[in-house]
Amino acid sequence: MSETKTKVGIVGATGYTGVELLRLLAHHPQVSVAAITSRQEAGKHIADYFPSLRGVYDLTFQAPDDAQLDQCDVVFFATPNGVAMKEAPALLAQGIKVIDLSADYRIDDITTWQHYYKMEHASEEWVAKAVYGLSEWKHADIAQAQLIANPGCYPTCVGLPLLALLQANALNSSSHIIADCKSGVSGAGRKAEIGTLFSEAGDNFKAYGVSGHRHLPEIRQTIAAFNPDIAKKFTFVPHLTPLIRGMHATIYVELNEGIDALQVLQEAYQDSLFVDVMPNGSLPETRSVRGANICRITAYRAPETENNQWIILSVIDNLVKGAAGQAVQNMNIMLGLPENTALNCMPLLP
Ligand SMILES: NC(=O)C1=CN([C@@H]2O[C@H](COP(=O)(O)OP(=O)(O)OC[C@H]3O[C@@H](n4cnc5c(N)ncnc54)[C@H](OP(=O)(O)O)[C@@H]3O)[C@@H](O)[C@H]2O)C=CC1
Ligand SMILES: CC(=O)N[C@@H](CCC(=O)OP(=O)(O)O)C(=O)O
Repeated sequence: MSETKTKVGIVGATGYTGVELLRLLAHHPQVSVAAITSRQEAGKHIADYFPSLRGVYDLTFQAPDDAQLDQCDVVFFATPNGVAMKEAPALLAQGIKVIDLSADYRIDDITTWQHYYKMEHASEEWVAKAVYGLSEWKHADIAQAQLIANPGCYPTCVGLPLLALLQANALNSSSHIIADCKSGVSGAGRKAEIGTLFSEAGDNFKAYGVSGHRHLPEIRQTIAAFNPDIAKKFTFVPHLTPLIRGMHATIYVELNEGIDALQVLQEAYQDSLFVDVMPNGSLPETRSVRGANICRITAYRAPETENNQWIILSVIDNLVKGAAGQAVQNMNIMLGLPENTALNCMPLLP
């Protein structure tokens, strides 16, 4: 039966999101991983690099130019920003489906993208054709897409609850949205950086990107699709926490009188496979989603406030629903497969 399987390539398979794709796709009955790339580990067998995958795959890392990615049906780019915009167009021209986990195709406005990413864009023509793959909100577009711009982790964690409120027209027009977010260090990737060393990030807590994080324009763009005025009144501050995986967003919003945020969220996601709206009084915690393609959300009416002020809590695993899991979910939608294929793994506790 293997000849009928979809052949998948992963560019950047030694990174954190790359190995997470490998972990998830190992359980995918309709997919065969055919090519994995790494420039630094080219020639090394996967089992020698990732003992966690011993006996699961018989594959060797190849340099991207040698990997025959053009023989694949779907190629994931799990590479730093700036790689897919140069390498994906040649594959797209051959009809291959591409899912880019980086930010290269996420921002419609090229000037804004170039400002935040500090490089020239190399394939602007594909930005217009890419579908922003926030799976729960773009299902029909994703199903028709050839190129998916997989959302960033913060934009997923913040966007899922906010879009439900925006769709319901729940936000007060004078509301200023504040998203106070925390990420584990794997969000920064596997590359060596002093800030993510154990002795720097462990037993420490700090904000970063306060003067303008790359995900600010991405979240603004998501909000603006529903309400351009509210998009201008949005503040986002990320923080680095000494977690390996996990992301937590605390979002402050003012809603129109009489609107119950929890009810809006429950209605929006009542049929969702991967967004769990928890009951009144719950506290979503990062370990309740660790390793799983789930976003857990709840909402509290802010105590002792005169206006209809709400506090929304949202958690994801940055590597799963925030990256590789959502990418596999998008691939399933593109291929017309059940959306949860290979994505039913439970969170890991403790
Ligand atoms: N980590 C996270 O939580 C999230 C990450 N993302 C995005 O996903 C992408 C991957 O992130 P992550 O896995 O954390 O990154 P890592 O730094 O962990 O891995 C990057 C991978 O890309 C390869 N690579 C680096 N440069 C190039 C290049 N020029 N050409 C081809 N391959 C290259 C690396 O291998 P080698 O150098 O050997 O080629 C490595 O396998 C990034 O764009 C990131 O912003 C999105 C959401 C969440
Ligand atoms: C902790 C940490 O450093 N997190 C990363 C998360 C960004 C990410 O991975 O998203 P992109 O795909 O948009 O690059 C950061 O803030 O840059």
